[in-house]
Formats: sequence, C-alpha cells, structure tokens
Amino acid sequence: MERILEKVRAKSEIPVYDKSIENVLSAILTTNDFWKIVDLSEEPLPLVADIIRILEEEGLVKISNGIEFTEKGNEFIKSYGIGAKDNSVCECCEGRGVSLKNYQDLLERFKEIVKNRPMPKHEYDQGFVTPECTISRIALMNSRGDLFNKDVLVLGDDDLTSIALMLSNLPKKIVVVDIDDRLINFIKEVAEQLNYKNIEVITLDLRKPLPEKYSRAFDTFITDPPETVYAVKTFIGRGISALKGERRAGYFGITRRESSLDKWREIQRTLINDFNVVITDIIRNFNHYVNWGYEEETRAWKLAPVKKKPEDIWYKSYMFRIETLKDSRGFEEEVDVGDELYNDAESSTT
Ligand SMILES: NCCCCN(CCCN)CCCN
Repeated sequence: MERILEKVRAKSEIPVYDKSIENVLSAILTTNDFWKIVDLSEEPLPLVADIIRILEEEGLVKISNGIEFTEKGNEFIKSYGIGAKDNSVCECCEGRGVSLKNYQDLLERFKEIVKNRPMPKHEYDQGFVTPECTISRIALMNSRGDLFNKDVLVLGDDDLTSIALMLSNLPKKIVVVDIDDRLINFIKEVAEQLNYKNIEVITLDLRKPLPEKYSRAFDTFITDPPETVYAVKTFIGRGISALKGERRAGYFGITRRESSLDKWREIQRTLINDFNVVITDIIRNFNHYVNWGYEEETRAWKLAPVKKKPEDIWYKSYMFRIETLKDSRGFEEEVDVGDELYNDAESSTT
C-alpha cells in the first residue's frame, strides 16, 4: 500500500491518503464501471483516475471495457482485508430523509411543465438534478419553516427550483437570478403561464455583487454552485449577504466528485470563520444530477480509463443547510476571475 500511495502522490495534485486508495479498491470490488467507482469511492474524480492508473501499473487491475482485479489484485485485496462498499441507502427517500407523500401532485405538475426545459450548457457548468430531487428540496426547506410566507432567493437555477417554488404556492416572493438567458426566459414564460405575480427573474453574473435592493431582503436562499473557492464565495457569500438578518437559512450542494475533504475543510472554514454562520444539516447525496450530455468535452472524459458514457446517475452532491446568527456576514466584493470560477485542480466536469 505504501508503494501505491507514494506513486499516486507523485502523480496527483490532490491530497492522497490510505483511505483514498482503500475507498477506490472497495468500490472496484462492487462495480467495474468507472463512473460508479467514482460515485461509490467518494473521492474526487481526477484522483480516482490516477489511483486506477497506478493500480494498473502495479498489475493489480486490468482495464478493458471495465476495471477488474487481476489474480494479483484479488490476493492484494485479501491481504489488506478490503471489503465491498455497502451503502444501504433508504429505498423510500433515496437517502434524503424527506417524504414526498404530501408533494406527489407538485411532482407530477413539475415534471409536466419542465418537459421542454433548456438543456445543460457546458459554458456555465450546468447539470440539473432529477425532478424528485427538486421537489425534495421544497419538502426539505418547508420542513425547516423556510418557505411558507417567506421571501426566497434562487441563485442560479438550471435545476428550475424556482418553478417548483411557484407551483408550491408556499413563498411570499421569489427572486431568481441566472447568467443564462435561456433559463431566464423559460422561467418567465412559466410564470406567465401560471399567472404567478410574486416573482422577479433577472439575468446576473454573480461575479458582481447583487443589486443593492437585494441586500438583506430574503429569509431563505438556495444555490448549487461550482466548487472552486471563488464560486463558494460568490454564490454562497452573495446568498448570505441577501439574508435579512439572524436565524435565516441558506441551502447549497457540495460534492465529493469535485471536492476533496481537504477542500471541504476549506469550505467549512469559509462558512464558519469568514461568514460566521452555523451548519445545521449536511445530507449525503441529496442531489442527484441527470447526466448532462457534454461529458465528452470535459476533463473527466480525458481522465476516464474507459471511454464509455455513464448510463446511470453517478454525480451527486451533499445538501448543506446553514443559518445566520449574530454577526454573520456575506460577501459583497466583485470577483474578477475568468474560468477560475469554474475550474481548479479537483474539478473535472466543468
Ligand atoms: N458540470 C456538470 C455538473 C455540475 C454540478 N454543479 C452545478 C449544478 C447546477 N445544478 C454543482 C455541483 C454541486 N455544487
């Protein structure tokens, strides 16, 4: 194991631990599909690709149209006592912890309305979540008392969470901002169709601070940012600066696909030390992303040991919920970065 660790460290910019190798070995015991190995291992995709390359160099796995252990590999597994992954995710709520029993009608109406939604755009790192996930977000936010008669801000909305919010009739007011005019126009059209009045839909680039009128104007925000430090500051920081004051809530997705636990610690430091908020929930794999179609154009494709498009959902993120307290603060400076907003050493699907 030591040898493998050293060779992976020499190859990868991402921090590597014994556990990183163990997670990948355990995932290969369960599936030979690269995308599912990344999903089960919960290590950043570029690191998983590097580990698999080294395992191949060491003669422990062979790569054909899947990743399989060799005889030597099976011996290695036994000698290190590595077990297969058993996630035991709840069949009823898919591990989200919210029931959709009271939201079935909303789910059906949402599915109907978003049938001809705009498709994900690579340029903006888009990738939308399943309808079940979008509606589960409504159930989750409502369960925390963050929606009924509240002013809600949606920062980036390729998931069309704002449409589910309109259909729910729970918020007092909804404001949606996105950089992509296709989404802005689609959401506006739906608001027209629904004759929904309490919504503002505007095109904004979150590298710039929010318009003054949105400062301290909301009870709740939701966003699903790319996972660079810049994106965390701009998307989540803007959201917090838009909250009215203490004991208001923010929701956002953070993955293990494009963020190592070292980056998780940086993100959590930013939340606690810079923004001075409290983390109330982290729900594992709450957000399930439909495969976005532009896989072949991404770094992940270049790194993938097997050039086969993913069949099932493999990309998921954890849902974070934060609350503001005394002296919480957001982020209001302009950020003049280019694609560093979307790309860092650990990202691969942007
Ligand atoms: N590039 C494809 C996957 C993008 C996922 N990221 C954007 C999701 C927008 N709905 C977010 C990852 C979790 N923060």
